[in-house]
Amino acid sequence: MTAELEAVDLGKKYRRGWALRDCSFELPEGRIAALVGPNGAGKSTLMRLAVGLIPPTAGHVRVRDTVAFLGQDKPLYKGFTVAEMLRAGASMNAEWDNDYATRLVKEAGVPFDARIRTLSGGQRTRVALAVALGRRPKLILLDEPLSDLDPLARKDVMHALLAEVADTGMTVLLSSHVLADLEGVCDYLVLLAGGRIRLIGDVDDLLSEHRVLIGSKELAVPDVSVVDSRTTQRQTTLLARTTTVADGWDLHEPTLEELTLAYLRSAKEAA
Ligand SMILES: Nc1ncnc2c1ncn2[C@@H]1O[C@H](COP(=O)(O)OP(=O)(O)OP(=O)(O)O)[C@@H](O)[C@H]1O
Repeated sequence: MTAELEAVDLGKKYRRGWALRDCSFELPEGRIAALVGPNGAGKSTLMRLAVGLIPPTAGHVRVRDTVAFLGQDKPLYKGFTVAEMLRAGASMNAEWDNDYATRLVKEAGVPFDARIRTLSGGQRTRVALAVALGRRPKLILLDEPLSDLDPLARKDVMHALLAEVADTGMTVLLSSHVLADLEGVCDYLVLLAGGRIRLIGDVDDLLSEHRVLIGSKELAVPDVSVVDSRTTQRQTTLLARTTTVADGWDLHEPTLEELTLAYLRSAKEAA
């Protein structure tokens, strides 16, 4: 496996304490990885460390090739037109594929003579994405880029991104609080909570290694590795790292959302 991004014992300490701690992982090339975690988990810190915007307090992080970063506050000049923004992208980046960036804007249906400040949130995201991708990065880190978009615009941007990944083999690390955005899109999962990695791996492998077990609340909890347990008046729902059938329990493979929520809940309870 070739790693596009590698973190070794990576840590970042701010005045209030550690934002990220003992973080070691590799992001395999060509993956679309979801970076999930509650507010303050350390997601932005991890991305900012990876692109060198902030220095680590401990360990190191290395990206193998060219990397682009797109955060919530899109790096666009509001007084520029879209065409001027693309020219600015060209002048700021030695490696710039103008035909490609222009095509991405055209596909988004954004007029080249429109000023950035007059664009909708979705159009701005598409222009920011075109500027970020115009550098032809091998890795792109997207820190909640869809957070100000309506559901349709989110789908549009996600599809545009997926098409680029399919065409170019680019690696993506995408953080989002909207788990539905990630389902069916991401094939790798990095789950952070309290500044530490709680779960990481290939999504299909992780899903197939876990089961949701639903049974009467009178049933004894089976002897499996339970990640999260919830009981209502009538029934108990467990998410466990197991594939074993347990007597009296209905079981199914979790969705990415069920898996993620269970790990987030268990990290919250352990905190
Ligand atoms: N510049 C800073 N100075 C001091 N503390 C910071 C700074 N940036 C982040 N932190 C703290 O580090 C921790 C991790 O923050 P970070 O922004 O990385 O989390 P996040 O997972 O991206 O959160 P969110 O989902 O809310 O965007 C938080 O406790 C935050 O308050």
